Amino acid sequence: MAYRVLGRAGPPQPRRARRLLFAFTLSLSCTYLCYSLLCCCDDLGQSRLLGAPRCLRGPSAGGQKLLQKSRPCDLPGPTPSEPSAPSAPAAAAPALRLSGSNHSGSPRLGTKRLPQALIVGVKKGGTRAVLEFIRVHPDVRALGTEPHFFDRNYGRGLDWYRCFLAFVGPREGKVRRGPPRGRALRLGEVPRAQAEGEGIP
Ligand SMILES: Nc1ncnc2c1ncn2[C@@H]1O[C@H](COP(=O)(O)OS(=O)(=O)O)[C@@H](OP(=O)(O)O)[C@H]1O
Repeated sequence: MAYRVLGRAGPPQPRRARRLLFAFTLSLSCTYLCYSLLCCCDDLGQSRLLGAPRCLRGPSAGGQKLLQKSRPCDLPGPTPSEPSAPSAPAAAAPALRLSGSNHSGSPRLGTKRLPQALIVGVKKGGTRAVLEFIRVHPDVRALGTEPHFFDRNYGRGLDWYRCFLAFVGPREGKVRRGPPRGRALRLGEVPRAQAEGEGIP
């Protein structure tokens, strides 16, 4: 009797465990399938159909270190191993004047425009909070990560930078959060350039 009771209690446990394992594997597979389909659709919608280079998105590309090492687009230009940018203030004005002449993507779905606003602030100055407040607005498109374009990746050019930016419609602006352009601000070069109509955002 005792054997029968034990015998009946024993075998169902592995079976139940197998069922649970099977259900878990199945749900994991379904989740992965949905995720893959969604990502695929997103890529098709934003890059391939538009003929734009495929971009690595900041956080999903493995964080900022990877972001700085990787080339976000398949574009001609310096590779990550090449020496880094010339100093931003010296080269900023001529490069930024190109902003209107090099749009990629389809006007129907929006274009990748350079930022219309930059949030500048010292480290721990609360720039993330400012960004989060501003991006609540439905017409604002903002990067979630910092591309460090002006201080570390300037030599990679505007196309590299633009690749990280979202497609925006004609009415939408977008805000990028990044480190302060400390040297430029200390020397007063940015206000002077703006006053002289250099077009620095
Ligand atoms: N409104 C307001 N008042 C006071 N303090 C504030 C405010 N908003 C953000 N914070 C604090 O700012 C810190 C984050 O700053 P940043 O977003 O510039 O961070 S970072 O430098 O890019 O890492 C971060 O500080 P720590 O928590 O000490 O890291 C935030 O708590």
